[in-house]
Parts: sequence; structure tokens; C-alpha cells
Amino acid sequence: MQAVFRAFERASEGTIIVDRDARIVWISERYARRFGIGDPRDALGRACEEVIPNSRMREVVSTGQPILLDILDAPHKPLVVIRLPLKNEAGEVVGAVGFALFDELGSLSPLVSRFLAMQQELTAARKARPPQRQAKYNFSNFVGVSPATLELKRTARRAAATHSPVLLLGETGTGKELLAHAIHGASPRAHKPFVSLSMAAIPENLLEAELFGVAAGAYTGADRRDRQGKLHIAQGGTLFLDEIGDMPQALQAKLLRVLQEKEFEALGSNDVVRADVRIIAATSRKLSELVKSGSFRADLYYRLDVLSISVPPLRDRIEDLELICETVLEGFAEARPGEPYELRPEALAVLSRYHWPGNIRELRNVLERAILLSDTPVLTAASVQAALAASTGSVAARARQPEPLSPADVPTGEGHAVAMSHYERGLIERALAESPSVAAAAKRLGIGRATLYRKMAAYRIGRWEPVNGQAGGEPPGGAEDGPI
Ligand SMILES: Nc1ncnc2c1ncn2[C@@H]1O[C@H](COP(=O)(O)OP(=O)(O)OP(=O)(O)O)[C@@H](O)[C@H]1O
Repeated sequence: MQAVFRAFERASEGTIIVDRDARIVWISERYARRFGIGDPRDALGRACEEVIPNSRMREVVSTGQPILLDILDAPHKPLVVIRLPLKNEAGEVVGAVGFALFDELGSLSPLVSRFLAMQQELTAARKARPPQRQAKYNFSNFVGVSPATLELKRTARRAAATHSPVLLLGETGTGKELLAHAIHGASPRAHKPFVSLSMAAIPENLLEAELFGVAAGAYTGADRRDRQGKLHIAQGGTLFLDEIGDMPQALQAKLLRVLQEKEFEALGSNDVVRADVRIIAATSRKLSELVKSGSFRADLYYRLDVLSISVPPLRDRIEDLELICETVLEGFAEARPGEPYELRPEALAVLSRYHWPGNIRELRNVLERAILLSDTPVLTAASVQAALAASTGSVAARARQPEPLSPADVPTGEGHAVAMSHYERGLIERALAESPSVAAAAKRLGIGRATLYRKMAAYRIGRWEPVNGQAGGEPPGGAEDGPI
């Protein structure tokens, strides 16, 4: 056996032996030098990846399976390597041995040069690829099992298969944008761009340029180069127009032309561009009423209304609540190590009784706040009640002016947890108002600074920290941050 090993060792470009924990127990001098280690003894006892960054010896000891032929990306040039498990008489893996067989790779040069060429092509292709504007969500992200949700998904899937415009109607936070992504992703245009533009998010005077683009030198101060509009970027794909009810009248006429004639012109250009774009529009406003009041063109409304889909509010599909909560909490848990979050049945019951004016967006915020407010990963009725009380969409929150500080001022009909959260919020706001810094407020309240920041985020209390007497930074992990 030893003779076989020696023969292999002599013929190879380098040898390494690891124990069952993938720690180096022996390495040939030549091999150690290749990885920048002058004295092989310096490598002993170290994890194999510390010395050989791309080593797969750990895989061999953990699976007990050999890797008979592989290319190792080593410094200067790749090596052809062979890795074998070492077993004791009982058949247990006690370590592994690796031989670097070729370094000139002469006999394998066609294979290796193909490998290297492919690797270079892949890197170049990755670099050259423009950032893709693909749909971020699919139908499986639209969680829910209620009859209303199942029917909604059926209708949306049918819509995905057609080329007609789609109009998504529903209260804020019901998932219209998510659904637009899913429709695009299930449509024949799925491999083309998905581009969104919200009428409410862009100032009116910039919307036209955003949508249709600007020709070079169109007006003083315009770029010397063309600036592509969203319609152009979405060519071949889908353009999602959010809050379409807020679209200015002048733009409505131009959008109608896109839908009817399938063409448009960039600002300051006479060139007519063909628009091969599917429009999905959404609004949380009552479009038919906007038509009646004259602020939305009737002809555009009828063009968009070919396939209209009403997304029901959460309160009308409350059977979905448990599943949505689970999904949201799983998403939050992924972002941080530790135990998974648990929603107690009584907490779910509290959430089921709420009317959710902000729908699933509000539900996400409430769950996030409940996590911030509780010291354990278990969400109880009290923690969700407290989070609900702080919810901007909640009745309790709207009734919160001014902040009560005396127990006598706290509304009694709201239950202990809600009353306590009113009280706590007031206490924190007063301490902050009367302290020179958050740290001082925390001290005054007798709680840690991190705890105070957590509670400020949960109650959405902003605070400018004085730095050298000037306004400084916002608290870390503020309420506008993503999931904690
Ligand atoms: N059925 C669902 N399952 C899981 N998450 C959902 C569902 N519906 C909505 N969401 C989540 O709720 C949030 C709000 O959804 P979205 O932005 O799609 O709503 P919207 O109706 O477009 O709101 P707005 O009218 O205010 O623009 C997002 O984080 C989305 O991922």
C-alpha cells in the first residue's frame, strides 16, 4: 500500500492528506510551495480550504465518495486532481488523499483549453449583460387559498395568456403590483422586460419624459443624447402603469394613442416609434367615478377596461390571513439568524378581527412592528395588539391625538395591551422631548439604548440626534427600513 502511495506521490505534482475534519495532516513540499507555503509543516493542522482555497477534500471526507477527475483552479495555472477517501478496516472514513496529477496538462490540453475558454466566455457574458428588468414575483408569491384568491389567480392566469391590456383595481396594499409581475411572468412576454412607472411617484412635469423619452437636444438643457423612456425600455415586454388614475390629462391622450395606434413619439422628436408593449395598469381609486367627474378620459378607460381584475381587500379573504402571516414571518426570519417566529392562535384571532384598511402592506408592517416590540420570537395577542395600536392605518392610531400620558387619559375600551402601548409611546416621546440625546432618554427611562431605538422604530418615532449642536442622523433601523 505504501509502495503504491509512493509511486503516485512521485508521479504527481503534489499530494495532500487530510483527516476526517478536513484538516491537513500531510502535504508534499512541492504542493505546499505552489500555494505559497515555504515549509509544509506550517500547513499541518489547518483546514484544507485555508491553504487551498478551492479544495473539495471536505466533500470527500463528508460523503466518503472519491472525486476521480477534476480541475482545480490553482494559482498561476489549473491542475488536474484526483481525490480519494481513506477508510479504516471498519469502512469508516478517516480522511482523504488528493493528488495533483498534471500541471502542464499537456495530454488534457484540448479539454482544459475548452474549459478555460468557456470560463472566459461566461465571465465576459456576465459582464456584458445589461441589468435585467425581469418580473420579481410569480403567482406562487401571491399567497392565499380562499375561494376569492383562487378565483382571482385563475382570472389573472387567463389574462396572462392574452395580449390585451389589463386593468387591476383594488384598495391600496392588496397586491396589484405583485399580480402585475406574476401576469407578465406567466405571459408569452416573460423573457422580455417588465418595466414599472408609478404616476403618483413622479412629478407631473417629468412624467411625459419618463414615459415617452426625450430626443437629443429637444429643449434647452436636454441631453445631447436621446434619453429612452419607459415605453422604449419595455419594448417587447410589459409596462406596468401604477396609480393610472393620477395620470395627467395630456398624457392620457398620448397613452390612448399607444393603445389604439400602437405608436408614440419621444419628446421633441417627429419620429414615430412602434410600440410593442403590453400595458398593465392599476389603481386604488374608483376609475369609473373619475370618468364621471371628467378627470379621466372615458375612451382611455374603455380601452384599459377590456380585461379588468378586481383584487379583493384582505378583510374579504380573511381565510388567507394565517398563510400570509406565515409567509411574511418566514421571510423576516430568513433575514436574521435564530429561532423562527411563531404566531400564537390568540394573536391570529386578534389580527382576524381587524379590518385592514392598508391590506397586506399594513399586515406586513404590523407583523414587523410586533417583532420589534416583543422580546421573544413568539408573537402573542398582546404584542400584535400593541403593534396594531401603533399602525398608521388603525382606528386606534387615528384616535391617538394628543398622546395620553396619564392612565386616566387612556381609552379604557381598547384592552390592556393597546392601552399599554399608548402609554409607552407617550412615555418615550416625552423622554425624548425632554432629553438632549437618545442615550440620555434611554438612561432616563431605565432601558438600553438599543431597546429604545427598537421601540422608536416600532412606534415610528423619529428623532434627530444632536451632533456638535447640529441635527445629526436618524436612528438606525428606523421604521422606513426593510424587514428586520
Ligand atoms: N397575496 C399576497 N401574498 C403575499 N404577499 C402579498 C400578497 N399581496 C400583497 N403582498 C405583499 O404586500 C405588499 C403590497 O403589495 P403591492 O405593492 O403589490 O400592493 P398594491 O395593491 O400594488 O399597492 P398600492 O395600490 O398601494 O400600490 C407587498 O410587499 C407584497 O409583496
